[in-house]
Amino acid sequence: MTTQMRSIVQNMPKAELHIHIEGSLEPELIFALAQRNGVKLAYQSVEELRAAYAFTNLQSFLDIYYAGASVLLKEQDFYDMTMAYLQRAKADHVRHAEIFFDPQTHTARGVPMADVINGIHRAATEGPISAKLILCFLRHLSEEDALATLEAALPFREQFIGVGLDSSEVGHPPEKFARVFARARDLGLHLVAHAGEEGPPAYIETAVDLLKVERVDHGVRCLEDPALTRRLAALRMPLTVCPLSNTKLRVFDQMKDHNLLDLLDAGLVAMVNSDDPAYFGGYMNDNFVAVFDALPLGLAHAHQLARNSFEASFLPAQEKQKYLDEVDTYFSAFNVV
Ligand SMILES: Nc1ncnc2[nH]cnc12
Ligand SMILES: [Zn+2]
Repeated sequence: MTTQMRSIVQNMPKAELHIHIEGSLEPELIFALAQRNGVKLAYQSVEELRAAYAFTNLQSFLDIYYAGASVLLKEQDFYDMTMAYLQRAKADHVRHAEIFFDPQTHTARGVPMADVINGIHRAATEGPISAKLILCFLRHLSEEDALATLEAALPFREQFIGVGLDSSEVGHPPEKFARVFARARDLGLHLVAHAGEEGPPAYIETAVDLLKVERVDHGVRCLEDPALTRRLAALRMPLTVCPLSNTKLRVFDQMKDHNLLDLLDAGLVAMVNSDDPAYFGGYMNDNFVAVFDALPLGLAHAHQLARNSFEASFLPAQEKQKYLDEVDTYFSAFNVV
């Protein structure tokens, strides 16, 4: 990528729609919170912890990600983690973020739901960019646990805009969560789910048809099913793609093998996100630089990716249009609208 393209993608206005807030917890903050809360870690130093970030698949990452999250105990811990992410995202010209959080990871350790949601939400309200919250259910746990989690979160209904589905994908298909998604839908919540990251295209189909999701998180394996790909394009179903995550978790061996360009060429509403930036080697702009360096992506693709990120957001129509106009104005300086 030329230095000019690099600067264009770094400085362009963008939205982040796939960020697990617990995945933004940097090793330095993990150690600081462990000390503040008297939590004993299995690693002696920041360097030793970072050295353990050598993943072979999704599960090998999740094991260490849940261990890292064990230092989060107090409302202030959730606030500090979220504020650090929002400040970092602002530096990458992220205008708006829709942030996943995993309450079951914390309530199972005895942390009150109120502290989890209030801490993250307080930072989202006070932070330097626009931010909304999406409560995710852990799919390796039961649907009953997810239903109980949703009920426990209802006193805080106004503090999150949607629900999602994450954690170990294979063996935990979307249909396992049909009832809790129906309940969330009745409550007027937005619906998203991880599907087609490691799981097959059939999981994308059931996420759309049975869970009635409005976005698919990852979804990169859809290209294995051409009929499904055509359908997702016709539906303008967004795919929240995470390039560095996909290479770190071996969904693709190398960035040059990533299918982001093929997804865009198929007419899909794909965009770039960071997933778990503290674990996968970078935030938004690191993802843009990595994928633009490896694939023949140009100015028109950058423009499309920025537009897609706002189009796929759950912002109210007027705000969405304001950001889309900002993107178009930004790119008009380079003669591509
Ligand atoms: N990439 C990912 N896939 C599934 N669950 C996750 N939780 C955090 N990151 C995840
Ligand atoms: Zn994810």
